[in-house]
Amino acid sequence: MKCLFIINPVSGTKVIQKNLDRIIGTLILDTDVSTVDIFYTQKKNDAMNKAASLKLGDYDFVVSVGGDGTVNEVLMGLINSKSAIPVALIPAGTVNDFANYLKLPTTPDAFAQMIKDFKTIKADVGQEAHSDICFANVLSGGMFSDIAFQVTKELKNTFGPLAYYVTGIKELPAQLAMNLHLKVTADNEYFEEDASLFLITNSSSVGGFRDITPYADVSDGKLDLFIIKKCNVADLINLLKDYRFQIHTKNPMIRYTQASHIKIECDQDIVYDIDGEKGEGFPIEVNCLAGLIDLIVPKD
Ligand SMILES: Nc1ncnc2c1ncn2[C@@H]1O[C@H](COP(=O)(O)OP(=O)(O)OP(=O)(O)O)[C@@H](O)[C@H]1O
Repeated sequence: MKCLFIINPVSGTKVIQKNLDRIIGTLILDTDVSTVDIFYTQKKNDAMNKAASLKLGDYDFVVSVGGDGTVNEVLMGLINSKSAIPVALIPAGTVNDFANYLKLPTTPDAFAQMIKDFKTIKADVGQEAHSDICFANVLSGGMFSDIAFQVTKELKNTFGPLAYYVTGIKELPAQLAMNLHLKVTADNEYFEEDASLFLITNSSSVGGFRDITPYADVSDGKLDLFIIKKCNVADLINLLKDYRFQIHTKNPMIRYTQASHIKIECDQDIVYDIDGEKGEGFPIEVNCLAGLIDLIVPKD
């Protein structure tokens, strides 16, 4: 087998990148892989353009090495390439929500085993219709959603995921003041809600919060809409307590639904986050592009 590693050399704390020799060595020794080509990204969109240039038969599979931003670029590139080449992910970012959701291997041996088993699933991708920007994991708006844009690379490389929480807590009063009047159409359902935060997720892991949208499934042809209604500090603390016991979806501050098409209208002018990219302007209209990616996942 022949594979291509697309590597973001500066993602996360760079620990994984330093161990790539072992990962590739184990792959060559323990599996049918005989050729490993390597492409290092140098800037934004390199991973996407490289993946987009591939044709059916160029490789048996592609490996994305990086954080959620790199995963997003590789998946988008592969979709544009129409090459149908399967993709495996090696989580090397700060948070790695998508990889955590998929419970991907973290050791060279386990990664090689996953390639030997070569189990693939047809994974969905979300796409914002006005900008055409896709997301593997999440589109989020409101409270805490612009924190990612305030956290510097240096802070992330030094503190890892903590960088997000430290910045988030510092900003808490301003974040809690946020009140978005949302007009939502989710497939055939329409409702209005005053909200502090909304998430449209493909996987169940967002911002390091595992199972925040516990019913999300990357291959169900649906996206999960999770809204935290306009809340105060006490509401937020209660919600976090409920989250610890995984009963947060029953909290009255939450509105949760699943749909393949979600439209959100809002009069406020806010920046929202699409897998780490900045999105701007309402309405947001998101479609679930069902089963577009062949994703290599662990057998069990
Ligand atoms: N060689 C490079 N130097 C600087 N930036 C790069 C390079 N290659 C890619 N990038 C940028 O890094 C972004 C993706 O970073 P990625 O999400 O993979 O890592 P991270 O930010 O460390 O992780 P996380 O998203 O989990 O915080 C890309 O979208 C691109 O803009």
